[in-house]
Amino acid sequence: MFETKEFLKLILDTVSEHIVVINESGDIQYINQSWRAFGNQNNGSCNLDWYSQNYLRVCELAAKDDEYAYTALKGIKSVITKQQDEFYLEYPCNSDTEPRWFMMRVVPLQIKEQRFIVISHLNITERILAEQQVHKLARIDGLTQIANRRCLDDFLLEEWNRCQRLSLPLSFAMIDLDHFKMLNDSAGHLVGDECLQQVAKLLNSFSRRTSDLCARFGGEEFALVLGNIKFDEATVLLKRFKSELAHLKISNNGANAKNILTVSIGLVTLIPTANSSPTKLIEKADSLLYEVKYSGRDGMLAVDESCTSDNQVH
Ligand SMILES: Nc1nc2c(ncn2[C@@H]2O[C@H](COP(=O)(O)OP(=O)(O)OP(=O)(O)O)[C@@H](O)[C@H]2O)c(=O)[nH]1
Repeated sequence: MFETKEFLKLILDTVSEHIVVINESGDIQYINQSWRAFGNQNNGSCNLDWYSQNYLRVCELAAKDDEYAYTALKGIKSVITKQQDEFYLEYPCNSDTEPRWFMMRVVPLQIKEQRFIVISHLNITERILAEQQVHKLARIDGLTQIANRRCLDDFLLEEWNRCQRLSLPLSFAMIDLDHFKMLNDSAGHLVGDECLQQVAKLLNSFSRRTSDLCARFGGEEFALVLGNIKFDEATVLLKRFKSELAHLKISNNGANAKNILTVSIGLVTLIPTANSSPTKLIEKADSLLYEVKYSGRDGMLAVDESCTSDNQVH
């Protein structure tokens, strides 16, 4: 019994991979139960006569407007022509209601004189969703839920390259809370945490376009990247942030006459060139920020390096 065709067929019907076996011309020779069930689900109730189908032709049709289908087709052909021993592809295949991913594996099967190709598709959605979640968590600051330093570095580099290519201005602001230690010491770290969340939420509302990013640089320091924005506009935007923060009246006893939380800002606008770098841009904004700190805090020093004449705003 164990050697019967029927027995082996029943086993193949228990596996969750959708399996199809084709000959070297692409004619379907065998499908398992998972393949049939998936096909029925995705093609409505039509009882496709799979055994009259040519799998390569099905792929060719799909490849006309789907780059994954095109890659799959090339992969299958490369195994048929023995250019590759095996072929793997991970590809999205969303249903009407949810995102889905599959892994396709193509391997040859030699039975006596005849050569077949076994193609299996395995649903890997759970793994991909978990990977995406890990990727997202690795780029988000846990406390404030805005971008973290790693995400900022990647984004700034991308935006730097884009602006350099298109000769567009790029603005970078470094924002540091004033006397934050005082707030922590007097109100406690939990209140300090809430305050960081409030500032992050407000600053994040100023990052509206895909070329903008608000990030936690570290500790009580934040950064704002504004791609393709002129110096004057960036200055107005950060002044508005400062004034909206003042309206929140976050208490910081002893920090200043009004006993409210303030920030110091260093802002630089430039058109990226090969002579500079994102790191130098951050350093420049940081040094401006520290000038503000030394001259009394609660201010902004902004420098326009996008035009030849040096333009400073306090
Ligand atoms: N509650 C809280 N505090 C933090 C966090 N990260 C950094 N801090 C605090 O931020 C404070 C930073 O202190 P300092 O570097 O002396 O800066 P400052 O008191 O803001 O003074 P200036 O920057 O000179 O105005 C320290 O008390 C840190 O403990 C955080 O995630 N939560």
